[in-house]
Amino acid sequence: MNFETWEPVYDRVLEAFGYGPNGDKKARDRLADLYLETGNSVEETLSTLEFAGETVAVTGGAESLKDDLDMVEQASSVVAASAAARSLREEGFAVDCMVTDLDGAPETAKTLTSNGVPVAVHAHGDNIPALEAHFPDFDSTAVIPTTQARPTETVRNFGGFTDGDRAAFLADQLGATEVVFPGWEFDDKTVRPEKRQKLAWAARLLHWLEHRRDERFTVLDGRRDDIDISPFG
Ligand SMILES: Nc1ncnc2c1ncn2[C@@H]1O[C@H](COP(=O)(O)OP(=O)(O)OP(=O)(O)O)[C@@H](O)[C@H]1O
Ligand SMILES: Nc1nc2c(c(=O)[nH]1)N=C(CO)CN2
Repeated sequence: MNFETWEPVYDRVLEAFGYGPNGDKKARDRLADLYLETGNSVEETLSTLEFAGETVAVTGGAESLKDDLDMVEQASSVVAASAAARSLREEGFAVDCMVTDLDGAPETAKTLTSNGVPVAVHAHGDNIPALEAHFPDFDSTAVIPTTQARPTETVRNFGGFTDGDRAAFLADQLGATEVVFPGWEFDDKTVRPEKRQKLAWAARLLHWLEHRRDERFTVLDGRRDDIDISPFG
């Protein structure tokens, strides 16, 4: 996704959550500095991931993941959002890519990078300390730095906001033919209000993505009538 397409949607996310844009830019630049010191090529890391012709399971962090493992088993590749990467590995499943803002399971991100599995590490206005604490532990040859603000040469923006929907935008960018969603529960009563609001945005962004792809994500069945993506173009 090019930034010009993402930017008007991003502006609405910033407004909805009361985030200022400067925090995200500062985090992006901090991640860029950390990454540049390594001399790695993000293009090279991205070139190891290719989902053309594949069904990609984008796994979410809901408890229901353990009931959806058949979906994971049947998928050609797995892009795991944050803690879902740890849960899947505990269940004996391999993960092809992890997408995280390092809020959960940083030790899994470290293990995956050391095994050469790409981890899309996201910078945003509220995670600079987490970036500084964990990035040095990673094998940076497997790191894909991401931002929700304007991208730079090294810090990419594939679209999306929460770890899970960003994982879906990444799968889309890398050519996935079909995307399925094990471990997603938008109406999860166990989550706090801010997370509920984030999940509502994740649903909105996924509806926008399916519309752009001319696909229908089953995980959104029964909720499309309540989601307005008309302002997104
Ligand atoms: N019921 C759910 N609870 C948590 N995450 C869910 C749920 N349903 C779907 N997801 C997706 O799974 C992703 C990973 O879940 P996890 O609990 O690890 O979240 P997180 O690290 O708090 O994510 P984020 O930082 O994006 O809010 C979320 O970003 C979200 O997109
Ligand atoms: N500025 C900012 N950006 C985010 C945040 C957040 O808490 N602050 N959380 C996210 C996913 O949880 C994604 N992006």
